[in-house]
Amino acid sequence: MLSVTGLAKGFGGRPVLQGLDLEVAAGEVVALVGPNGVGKSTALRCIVGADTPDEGEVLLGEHRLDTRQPQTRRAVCAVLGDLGILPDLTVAEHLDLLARGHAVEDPAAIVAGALDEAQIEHVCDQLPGTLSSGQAQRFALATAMVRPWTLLLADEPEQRLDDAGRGWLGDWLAGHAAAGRAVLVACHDPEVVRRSGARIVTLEGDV
Ligand SMILES: Nc1ncnc2c1ncn2[C@@H]1O[C@H](COP(=O)(O)OP(=O)(O)OP(=O)(O)O)[C@@H](O)[C@H]1O
Repeated sequence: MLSVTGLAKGFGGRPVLQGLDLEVAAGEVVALVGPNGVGKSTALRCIVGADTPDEGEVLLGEHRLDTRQPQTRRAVCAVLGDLGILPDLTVAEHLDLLARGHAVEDPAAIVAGALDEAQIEHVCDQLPGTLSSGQAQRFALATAMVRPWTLLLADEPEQRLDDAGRGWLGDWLAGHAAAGRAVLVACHDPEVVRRSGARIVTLEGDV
């Protein structure tokens, strides 16, 4: 489903990614692991087009992954920790907006299900800026529950989750893979990696 070839990216003349090759098939979770600063987030950002690679090719199926295309935006869900939050919309209103933007059937039911699954029902009328850090992370994950996708990219989705939350996260990722979707996740938590059944890709380089 996702095919990355020769991805290279540097900052200020300092190379970070130097020819990364990566495949993520439908039905699998791939975990990008490696030390702080090795380039996991940079790889995800370049793949999804949030950053421009210096070299390399990113294919979604047979075509270049291009988030200017509506069908690509529908297929690819990125949870990269840079949620574009509208400060005066509540958690529930954000999710509702997202569901409607993706023209899902019965958005109210989808949003209710996501609030329940992410366990943020009790804070659904709060503004995002008032959430605890773990609740904010659950809210970020809930954005992936109210819209269709076939490829999920998530940058350290385990961050700030409690033990139970990290266990749930691993199972949730595994469930999507079992349903035939593809997941690429940068992750520092071995337990999440294990529970998600991820294939591990280790990034190595100068950090
Ligand atoms: N916009 C930028 N300008 C300059 N350097 C950058 C920029 N973005 C990332 N870097 C550098 O690129 C390197 C890779 O960063 P990146 O965030 O991809 O690492 P990471 O593997 O995700 O790390 P972590 O595990 O800490 O999240 C780091 O040395 C970082 O400082």
